[in-house]
Amino acid sequence: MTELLSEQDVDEALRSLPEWRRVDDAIERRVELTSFPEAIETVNRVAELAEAANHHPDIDIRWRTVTFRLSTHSHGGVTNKDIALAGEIDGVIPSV
Ligand SMILES: C[C@H](O)[C@H](O)[C@H]1CNC2=NC(N)=NC(=O)C2=N1
Repeated sequence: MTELLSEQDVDEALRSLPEWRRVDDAIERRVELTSFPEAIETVNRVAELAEAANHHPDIDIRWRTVTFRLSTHSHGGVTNKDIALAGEIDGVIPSV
């Protein structure tokens, strides 16, 4: 059963996701890539993960800067689905 997480729960979960931060009713990670093509490749990798999870981030792409924003739309806030996908996204971000 997917449950809405409290702000405290989110902050606790983010201790293991140091690249992410709570923003309003979502969690966000901003990534600086080395080029626009690399940004698009990264977004495509995330798209595969999202599709497999049936859970999709909002994605903002500005040249080499990509922001992933996760919340569970059906719950109006952050759930463990967002926390889990954030961890998967970390796994496909190129290390600088
Ligand atoms: C029917 C389908 O399972 C839902 O629309 C999924 C699709 N992807 C989703 N992604 C996100 N971020 N939140 C959702 O509530 C959600 N729901």
